[in-house]
Amino acid sequence: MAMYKVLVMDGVSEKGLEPLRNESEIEVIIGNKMTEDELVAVIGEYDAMVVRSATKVTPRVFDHASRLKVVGRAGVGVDNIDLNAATQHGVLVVNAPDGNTIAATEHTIAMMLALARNIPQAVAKMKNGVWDKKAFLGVELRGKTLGIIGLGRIGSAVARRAQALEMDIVAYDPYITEEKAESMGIKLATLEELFPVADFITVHMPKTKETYHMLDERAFAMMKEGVRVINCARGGIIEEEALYKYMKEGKVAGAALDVFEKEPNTDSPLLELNNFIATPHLGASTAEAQLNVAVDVAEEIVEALQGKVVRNTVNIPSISPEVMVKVKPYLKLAEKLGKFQAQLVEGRVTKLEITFSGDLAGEEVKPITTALVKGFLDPILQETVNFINATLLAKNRGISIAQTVNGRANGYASLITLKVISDKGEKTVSGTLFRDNDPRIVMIDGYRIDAVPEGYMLYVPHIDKPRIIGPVGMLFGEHNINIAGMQVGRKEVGGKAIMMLSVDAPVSEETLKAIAEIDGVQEVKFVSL
Ligand SMILES: NC(=O)c1ccc[n+]([C@@H]2O[C@H](COP(=O)([O-])OP(=O)(O)OC[C@H]3O[C@@H](n4cnc5c(N)ncnc54)[C@H](O)[C@@H]3O)[C@@H](O)[C@H]2O)c1
Ligand SMILES: O=C(O)[C@H](O)COP(=O)(O)O
Repeated sequence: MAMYKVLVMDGVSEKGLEPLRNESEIEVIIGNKMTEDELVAVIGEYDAMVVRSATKVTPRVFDHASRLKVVGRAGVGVDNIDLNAATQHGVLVVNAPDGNTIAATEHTIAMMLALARNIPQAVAKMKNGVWDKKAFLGVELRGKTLGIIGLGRIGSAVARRAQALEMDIVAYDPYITEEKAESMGIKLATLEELFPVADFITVHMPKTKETYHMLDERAFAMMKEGVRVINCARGGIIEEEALYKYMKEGKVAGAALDVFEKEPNTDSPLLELNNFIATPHLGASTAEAQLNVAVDVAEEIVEALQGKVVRNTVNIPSISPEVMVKVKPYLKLAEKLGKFQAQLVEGRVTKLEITFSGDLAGEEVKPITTALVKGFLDPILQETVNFINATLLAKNRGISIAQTVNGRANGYASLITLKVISDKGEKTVSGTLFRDNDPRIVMIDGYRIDAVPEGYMLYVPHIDKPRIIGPVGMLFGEHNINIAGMQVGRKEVGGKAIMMLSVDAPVSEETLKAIAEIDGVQEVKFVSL
């Protein structure tokens, strides 16, 4: 009797599924193309799922995936999988980042050669019965400068091949070191240096907030006359409207896209242009690559379901399902605590001190720390913060992270405490789970409270005296904001106290200022969780 059901979508190589089929406790079900509603209707039956880029694994899908433990991406890009929702539901996401590198690299080189020699256009004419030798004067690659943006697995493999074609390489990648680039014989440049000198530009980064429309109007304006551009990475890195404009006016001599912002895509205006060539997201479509990625991801799913340490985890540091079951309920609490503190603290933050107490003291708490750091950085940074880059981003910003465990939990079954230290002081907030999965903030700077970390909240430290709570309530009434909950904590009568309010709508600067002016109120902070 199979214990686990695995849904395989998007035409993943059948031969590559052998590692799954070899396990008697695993049943493999091949799914046909489904709408989100259709997937939502069936996903509750499955323990694991394998996808390529076509199936969108949305927050709604995760909401209905009560048994799902792991999603495997047979390929690299995971932008079709909502990683936040996966993590919040404690679902591991794994990918197969190495298996299709060569396929995507060779496709890029093929696109560059096809662009240089007009091969697709010449083939199309011949098939239409025209022998047109004059129309297709090409250019050579030797001696030309190739601008590579993103020097990871594919970018660096493209560089090696372009060097063999005697091209000069100029590359931009803010996340690799000069030494690494030098070891490939490449000098790193800024985008402002790369755009004006490159004869060909190829992009090889993931699609992120930073890379979205990186090649926009401004970028094209900086490029060399007659530049040719290639995107075999992700649709959206090149702004298609800007590309169209610069191709139409002749500055861009040719473009090759394997990927589009909207896919599938057969009605892009770019397709009307003679010097534009395209393939329907074929970068990874070789027999070898498809077998490689399917085998990798199938093996990873077996590892995940059998509770082993898994390779290539995308959203959570490699962690066994047994540990996951224990830490999963705390991930949401930790993220909220981090987010809450980021909005309370003042000054330049230098350190996050995280203490795990009670039942958590004996557990593998690293994923919880990561969730907390991610939550803390989310409101502060423009860029995408995820479980992979959170700790690194903190380090890059000079924020050190200390993690300690402590058996005593102040009467709670378990407690997570985050002390944030900045150049203006420190603030300590603790949270716990009620009834195992109900997050609460239970302590702020030593004041006991009981607040649900959700929606819009106000933190109001004040002097414990009459005529504070009433005027605050009146003010909200006057501004037509409903108070959903209120908590007050104090240490001694007449001393300092804190008030936590939950409100149903965002609070304007004007209202916050009016609260701050109430006699006895020391500070007001609005927090959105
Ligand atoms: N067309 C296809 O079928 C196909 C096939 C495989 C991979 N891909 C895509 O190709 C891309 C690259 O894949 P990979 O395996 O080389 O990934 P990788 O993670 O090895 O490399 C990505 C590189 O991009 C760099 N980068 C990140 N943000 C950047 C930024 N803002 N500016 C410049 N560089 C930045 C990273 O530092 C890294 O070196 C991904 O988007 C992947 O999804 C497409
Ligand atoms: O990110 C990837 O691995 C490639 O874009 C391949 O996508 P595909 O598996 O849908 O062809």
